[in-house]
This record gives sequence, C-alpha cells and structure tokens, in this order.
Amino acid sequence: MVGIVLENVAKSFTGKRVVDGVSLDVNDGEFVAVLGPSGCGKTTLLRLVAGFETLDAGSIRIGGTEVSSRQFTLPPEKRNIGIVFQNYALWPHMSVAENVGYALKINGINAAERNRRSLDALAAVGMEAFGGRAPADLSGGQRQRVALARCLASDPSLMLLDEPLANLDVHLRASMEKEFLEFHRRTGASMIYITHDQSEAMALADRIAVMDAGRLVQFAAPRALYREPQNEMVARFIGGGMVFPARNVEPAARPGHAIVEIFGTRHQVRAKPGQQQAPDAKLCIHPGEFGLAGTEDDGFSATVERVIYRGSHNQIDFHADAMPDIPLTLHSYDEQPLSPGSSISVRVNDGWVIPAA
Ligand SMILES: Nc1ncnc2c1ncn2[C@@H]1O[C@H](COP(=O)(O)OP(=O)(O)OP(=O)(O)O)[C@@H](O)[C@H]1O
Repeated sequence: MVGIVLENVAKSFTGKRVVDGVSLDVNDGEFVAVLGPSGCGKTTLLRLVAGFETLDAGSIRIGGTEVSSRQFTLPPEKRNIGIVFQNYALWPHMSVAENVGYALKINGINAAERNRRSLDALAAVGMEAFGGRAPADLSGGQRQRVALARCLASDPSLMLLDEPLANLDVHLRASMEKEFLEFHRRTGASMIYITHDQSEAMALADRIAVMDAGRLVQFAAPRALYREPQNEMVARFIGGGMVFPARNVEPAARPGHAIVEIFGTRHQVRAKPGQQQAPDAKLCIHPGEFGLAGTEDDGFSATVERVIYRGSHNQIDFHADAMPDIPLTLHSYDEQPLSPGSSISVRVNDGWVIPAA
C-alpha cells in the first residue's frame, strides 16, 4: 500500500495544455475515481502516473519516492503498479492462466510459485475453472475478471484502472462494481479509477477528483460533491443537479444556511459557513429536493410540462411561472394525477448556494 502525491502536474500536446496544474493527494489504500467529460485529460493524467508520458512541469511521488519530474521519469515497470484498461489487453495466443502469470514470468519468478499465485488470483475473481481457456472463449465480464486477476497476481501497491467497465453491458457493470469493491477490500491497494460515469464513481470511490478542461475542479467524497459542489460544472455533472439563479441571499440564523429568493418566494437552503449577504447567487437543486407543496407549505407557482412514469416515482418536468425558460424537474412519489399544463406549487426541501468564484 502506498500513497500518491501529484504536485502541479502539467502536460501539453502540440502546444495544447491537456493536464493543467493538477495537484492531488491519494492516501494509502484509498480508492479515488477521476471523473470528467470526454477529453478533459483523465487518461493523460493516468498515463503520467503510470510513467507512459513525461511531465512538462510538477512532480509525482509514489510511496514517498519521486517517480516523475520535469527532468526524470521512472519507467512504468519499475513503479510496482497494476494497470487495467477497458479493452482488457489480454494476449490472445496465451491461455487465461498464462496471461495471469506472464508478468511474474518476466520478473523471473519460478514456475511453481507462478502457478500458485496465478491460481490464487484466478480464485479471487471466481475464475479458477477457466485457467486453460483462451481469452477469445470468455465473455467480456470474464475477460475483465482475468485482467483483474493478472493485476492481483503481481501484487501491486497501486492500481490504475482506465474505464475498465466501459465495454460491458449494464447488468455486468453492476456486478463488476461489486467485484472491484471486493478486490479493493482484499488487496488494500491504492486505486486510481478513471471513468466518465458519475454513478460508477459515486458507487466505488472514497473520493472523486472531478476534472474539466485539464484542471482539477473539486476533490471530495461522493456525498460532499453531490451536496456541496464548488462550481456550476460539478453541480450539473453530479446527480443531475439543476443550476439556476437565486436572489437576495441573506445568511440564516442556522449555521451553514442562507435564506434566498427562488422564483419570487423565500426559502432556507444550505450555504458555505460565512456566506455573505449578496444580491444574486447560483443555486444547485437535485430533482429529489423539490416537492409538490401542500396547502400549508410555501411554494412557488409552476406549470407542468410533462410527466414520465419511472416505476419508483413520476418524473415531472416543469417550469416556474416567474422564469418559464429554465427547465426544471422534480420526482413525485404521490399518485396524484398531473398532466401537462397543470398548475402546481413547488416546495424547496433542500438546496445549495454555489460559492461565488
Ligand atoms: N498523444 C497525444 N497527442 C496529441 N493529443 C493528445 C494525445 N493524447 C491525448 N491527446 C489529447 O488530449 C486531450 C485529453 O485526452 P485524454 O485522453 O486524456 O482525455 P479523457 O478525459 O481521458 O477523454 P475520454 O474520456 O474521451 O477518454 C484530448 O483533446 C486528446 O485529443
């Protein structure tokens, strides 16, 4: 187990900054997901940590030892890291067991020991019966398990995973998520897991690093990212957050709260401690945080645009009558029949004032 420290890491390709001053501190044994839209620099960051790319600026330390700087790059094979890619990268001409034992062979580990460690690793991912098969005769999920076993066999202190579930169908992804958590618990290795799927990141990671255009925008536990996004991009990216204007922000008597005007009505929402009075702010609310107001509640007037049955709830798309251009959504658990054009009153159960930039 080792911690990883990235300090002001930068990388450009053909003059374009792809990773722009990223500092990140991954604790010993921590599971960190790196999340962000396509092209934001996630894979490049991972390749820098792995040692496949050289740094333009900054430094990377693994377990207290500097492995990359502007002047120096320790080669990947000397970093004691395991890497799992989305395309598994299994050798097609080798059996499953040979694939798992290959790195051990390269490292000069004798056949008996190699065999034992390969079998143990295959057993850990429930694939002990498949050692003699060719990778081509396995399903996608099984291949990904073999790729995990291969990592496990070489007993890395740090694992780098680049969208390892991207090629799997939705059911397999859910079962592989469990597999990763079990794998993490079992090995105690530090993990850096790249994904653009926020629900996957939320389900797996201790902390999530959200990247946008090469920069690290927020690094926090999933709950903190969801509840307290630091800017608009994170607010929208995580959990379908809606961002819209609030007016006349006043600090509330309750610490960590503020009273704001939302579509003409006053509501108490969460805010950073020390939130100042302000004429305007941006607010983040998730669909589950609005509710249909009862007669005794204060709500803002709105109009239903469409109702979608989602099994566990109805998704109600609507707009506030005060600002009809902003599309809003709430989840309703009542059986109350609503149809497009209905007038409703909407309660604000929770919300977050996005800190001013
Ligand atoms: N070797 C390279 N040469 C030139 N440009 C590159 C190279 N590698 C990556 N890029 C560019 O750097 C940017 C970031 O790429 P990167 O693969 O790191 O993003 P990503 O966040 O992993 O994207 P995705 O989720 O789509 O895989 C992209 O614009 C990409 O085209």
